[in-house]
Amino acid sequence: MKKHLTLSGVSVAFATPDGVHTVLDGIDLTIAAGEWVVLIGQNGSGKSTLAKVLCGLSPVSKGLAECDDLQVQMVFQNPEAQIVGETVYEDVCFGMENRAVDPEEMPERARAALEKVRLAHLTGQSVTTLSGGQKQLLGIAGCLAVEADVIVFDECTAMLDPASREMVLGVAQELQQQGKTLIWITQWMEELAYADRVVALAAGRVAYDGTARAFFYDGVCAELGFVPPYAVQVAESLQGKGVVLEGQPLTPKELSEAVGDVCR
Ligand SMILES: Nc1ncnc2c1ncn2[C@@H]1O[C@H](COP(=O)(O)OP(=O)(O)OP(=O)(O)O)[C@@H](O)[C@H]1O
Repeated sequence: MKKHLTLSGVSVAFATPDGVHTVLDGIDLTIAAGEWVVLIGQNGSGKSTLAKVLCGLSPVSKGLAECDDLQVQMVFQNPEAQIVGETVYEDVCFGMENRAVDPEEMPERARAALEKVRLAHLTGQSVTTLSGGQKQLLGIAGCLAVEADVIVFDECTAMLDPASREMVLGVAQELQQQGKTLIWITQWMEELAYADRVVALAAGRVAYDGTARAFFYDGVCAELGFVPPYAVQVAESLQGKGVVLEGQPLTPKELSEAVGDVCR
């Protein structure tokens, strides 16, 4: 039977000098193993808090968070913050050491994890020599080495240049194809196109839960105060001028195909 991450009526509240601050307010959310869920929301809407709840890193004030024995790990926004080893190999072993993995198993697990994120050729290298994108890939390798089923990416492309973003997104796509569950927090609307499902948080609640296409083309995006990606803006502008495009394009490639079909 398929496993799930399930949040039932989850609330998280913090005591502050100004009183109780409710960050998550009765969240009901079920994520099936193998899904790629993008989590969006304005700054302070509770995305990281929700991610920490899913990873078991934040207690809940009310409700229940269940993970069906799924092992959930997180990759953080700042690649520097999550690197502890001096070499790529040492770093990827750190999580395994913390979980008391049999030392005899470690070299093979580290090799397999580094291979999956295309860093195997850098195994002995100092972590200081890695690019930002490679550091994020190393964070992902650490999750794989401890056999994470679910990887939460907390704005892990925010500090990366476009080429590194593409690299990390490419690896994430491969991981989903290999059966991993991805929870992808982002402010980049272009990245919604990769997901099976978009969950938007507003004022501590789920304000939208559905596909990226419906999010952009059914008016939800504007309602929640987000700016759609360029391809969607062009498609909507063309449609405003009476040019009807097939398929509600999300990416430049889909847009060019839809425009090509109209011109043919
Ligand atoms: N330990 C804490 N104590 C008090 N308030 C907290 C704590 N952790 C988070 N908060 C508050 O909860 C709110 C949501 O924070 P969170 O980091 O989950 O939001 P976010 O949507 O991830 O924001 P961003 O996009 O800026 O990263 C913020 O107002 C934050 O100040």
